[in-house]
Amino acid sequence: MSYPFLKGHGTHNDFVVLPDHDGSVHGDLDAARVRALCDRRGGLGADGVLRVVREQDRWFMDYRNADGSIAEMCGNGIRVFALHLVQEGLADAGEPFGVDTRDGVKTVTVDGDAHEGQVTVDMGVPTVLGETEVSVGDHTWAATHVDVGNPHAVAFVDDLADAGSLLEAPAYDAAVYPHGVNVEFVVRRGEGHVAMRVHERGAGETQACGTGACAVALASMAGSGPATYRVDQPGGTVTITRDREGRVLMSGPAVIVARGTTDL
Ligand SMILES: N[C@@H](CCC[C@H](N)C(=O)O)C(=O)O
Repeated sequence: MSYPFLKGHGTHNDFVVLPDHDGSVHGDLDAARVRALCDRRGGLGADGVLRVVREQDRWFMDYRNADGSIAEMCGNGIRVFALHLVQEGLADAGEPFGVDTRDGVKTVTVDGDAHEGQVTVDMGVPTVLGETEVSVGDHTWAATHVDVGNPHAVAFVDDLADAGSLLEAPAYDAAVYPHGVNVEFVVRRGEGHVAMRVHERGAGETQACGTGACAVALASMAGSGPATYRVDQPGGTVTITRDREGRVLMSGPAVIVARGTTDL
C-alpha cells in the first residue's frame, strides 16, 4: 500500500511526517514500520516519526522514536508538526494554536512568514527533580534530573568531546529512570549561552533535541526568575526563555524538505 509522507527537521533533528487525519492509514502503526521508515539506508531515514492525527477539535502529535518506542513529547518534532499544519492551510501562521501530545496540549505559534519556519512552543513548566549521575566508559559525571514531559539527565562537562563517540547509550541509574533517559552533555559558552550534545533515548546521538535544550537551559539557570538562554547544538541553535510563572518557551527553526509517497 502506498501512502503520503513528508520529511522535515528542526535544527537537523529529522522526522518522517505521516498525515493520518482520521487514523485510517496508520492506526496500526507498529514499531517495525517505524524502524523501517527511519532506517537511514533501507528507508527514508529519520530520528523519529510524527503521525498527524485529528482528534475532536485538535491536532494530536503521535510521536515515535526511530527504534519504534513511544515518547511523551518531542520539542523539535512539534515545531515541524506545526509548520506542516500551517503550510497545508490547516492552521494559521501568526496565531497561537494548540497541539495535543502525550504530555498534554502545547500552544505553538508559527511566525508570520511560514517560509522562514520559525516556531515558538510553550513547553509548560518542566520540573527539576534533583541530582543523579551518568557515565560513559569509566568517566562519571554528576547530572541534573529534569522532567520536560520526557526524562532528561543534564551533565556539565569540561569539553563536549569528553562524552566520546556516543555510539553507545551513557549508563544511568535505572531506579531514577525506569523508562530510560535522554542524556545531555553541556558546556557554558558565556552569559546566557551554552552548547550541548545529546544521546536520545530510542534514537542515539542526534543533531539536536528540543526538550533536551529546555532541560539544559533550566539546569543552567540560576534562581527561579525570568531568564533566556541560547542553546547551541551540532544541528543548530534554539532560544529558551523561562517566564515569571516558570513556563518555558522554546523558539527555533523548522523545515519541510520533501513530500512524496512510500510503500514502506
Ligand atoms: N528529539 C526530541 C525528543 C524525542 C523523544 C526522546 N528521544 C525520548 O524518548 O524522550 C526533542 O526534540 O525533544
